[in-house]
Order: sequence, then structure tokens, then C-alpha cells
Amino acid sequence: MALNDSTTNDQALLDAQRELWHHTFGYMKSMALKAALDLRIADAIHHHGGAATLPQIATRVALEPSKVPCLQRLMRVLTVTGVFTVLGHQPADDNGDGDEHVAAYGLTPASRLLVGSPSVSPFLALMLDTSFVSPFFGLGTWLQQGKLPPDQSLFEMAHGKKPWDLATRDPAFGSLFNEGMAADSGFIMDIVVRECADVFRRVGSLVDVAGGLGGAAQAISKAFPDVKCSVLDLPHIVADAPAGTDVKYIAGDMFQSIPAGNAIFLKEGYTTKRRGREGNNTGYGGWSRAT
Ligand SMILES: C[S@@+](CC[C@H](N)C(=O)[O-])C[C@H]1O[C@@H](n2cnc3c(N)ncnc32)[C@H](O)[C@@H]1O
Repeated sequence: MALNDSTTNDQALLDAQRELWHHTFGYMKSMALKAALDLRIADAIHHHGGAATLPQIATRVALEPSKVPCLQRLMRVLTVTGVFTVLGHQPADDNGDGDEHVAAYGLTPASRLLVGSPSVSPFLALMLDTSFVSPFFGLGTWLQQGKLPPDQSLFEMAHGKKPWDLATRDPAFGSLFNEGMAADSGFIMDIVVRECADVFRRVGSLVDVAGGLGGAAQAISKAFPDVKCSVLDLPHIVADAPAGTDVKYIAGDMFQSIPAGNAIFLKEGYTTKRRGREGNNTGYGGWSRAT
């Protein structure tokens, strides 16, 4: 049957609506991942040897029994988005309800990163925490605010403080923040020291600028004991730094001065730009040779 103009236009309207709905409900994917982290579904599957049925997952995550059908829907989102995988189906005849069911769920390369060590879960938990997600509700307002107060990030507009300063006022957020950043360093630095070994071997001393509790510097120091590693961070962060390691911790403000070293290292900075200078106030990463 040939489509008439009206059908073509209606299809175009439906396609346009679908496009908007796709973006409107896009947050469901990240919230489904957050629920998987909260419930530790990856651990539940791992606990069952990498393949777990829906009832096994439900039991392991202490699901309220009436919510099992909801868990099934959650698992559908998480398998469609590649977090978990479906390991075969149970034929319809084997079920009381006459529907085909997933026989078992398995881990994917993505969800394998959520179990064991190093696990990226603490970093994802930080990024999906209300404290980081809720500021985005004010994105439009933030964009209208111009430069007053100067250099205020979206996070600061919502919370009145930068993340690392909020950590001092709110110990629970502090733990979430520090564990999240440490988990990210733990994961990525294993790869960096393997892949960039030639770079580190040519360096005598290195300063990890805004290095937090020094997860990255610790990894470099461990892999390359000949590299003298220091971490520069704000005094209240350095106050919590681990003692008795080969890494030297220096309290200071990177906008005032940076200790001497052959190289400076920057990772996952989430810092506001210096007043009066153009910069990036969402993040930076990388490393560079000191002059
Ligand atoms: C997102 S964290 C990154 C920590 C670490 N580089 C990592 O990847 O785990 C940003 C760090 O920058 C530090 N920071 C912010 N402003 C700073 C400044 N002016 N001088 C030194 N450190 C600063 C914060 O205290 C915080 O530890």
C-alpha cells in the first residue's frame, strides 16, 4: 500500500516525538546503572560463578519479593545497555505463566569492572550521586548567570562549595569523593604505567599537581621506584594523606606555586580556572614536562 502525504507526515511526527522521548528518558540508563550499583547486582552474579537466575539475584540483593517483576524490567534495561548479558532463555513451556524467560544473566566486559579489584564502582557511584547529578537541574540558570560570581562552577552554584571543600563540611561526601577518585586512579594508573613506561623511565622527579590523596603518584612510585614522586594539594587534603610511603606530600595552592620537578602530572582535575584567565572549569587530564 502506498503511503499518502498524511501518513508520511504522521510518521515524521512520530519519529520526531520518539527522538525527543529518547533524550527525555535517557537518564533511565544511568539510573538503572545506579540501581545496579546500589543493589550490587554485579557482585550477586559474580557470587553465582558469573551466571545467575533472576531469583538468585533477587535473593542475593535482598529484594522485596513483590518487586521481582520490577527487577526483571531493570535487568532488561541493563542487558539492552550492555551492562549485563542474557545467557539463554527458558522455554515458555517450562514456565507457569507460559512466557519465555531469561534463563540466566551474565557479566559483560563492562560489568566485570564492577566486581573484584580494581573496581570502578566507587567512581561511578560518585558520579551518579545526587550531589553530582542534581546540579545539572540548574544548568540553564547557570548559563544565564554570566560571570557573577566569577568562575563559579555548576557544582558550586548548587552546593556553595567546590567538591573538595564540601568534603570537609560533609564527611560522608568526603569519603564518597576520595574513594571515587582513588578507584579511578587505581584502575587507570595500572594501564598508564604499563602503556607509558618509556615516558616515566626518562623522568627523575615528578609532581602530581592537585593529586588528591596521591593514588596516581603511589602507582607511579611503585612501578618506577627511581622516580621521586611528590603530590601537591590543598592543605586540608594533604592533612589526610597516607603516611609512611615513598611519595612526598606538599600542601599548597597550585595557582601560587608548583614545586620543582622534571615533570608535572595532572589527572582528572576538576578545578575552577584561575581568576581572569581563560581555562577549563570542568576537567583536564594529562601530563607535561616541566621547563
Ligand atoms: C578531582 S580531584 C583529582 C584528584 C587526583 N588528581 C585524582 O585524579 O584522583 C581534584 C583535586 O584538585 C585539588 N585542588 C583544587 N584546587 C587546587 C589548588 N588550587 N591547588 C592544589 N590543589 C587543588 C583538590 O583538592 C582535589 O584533590
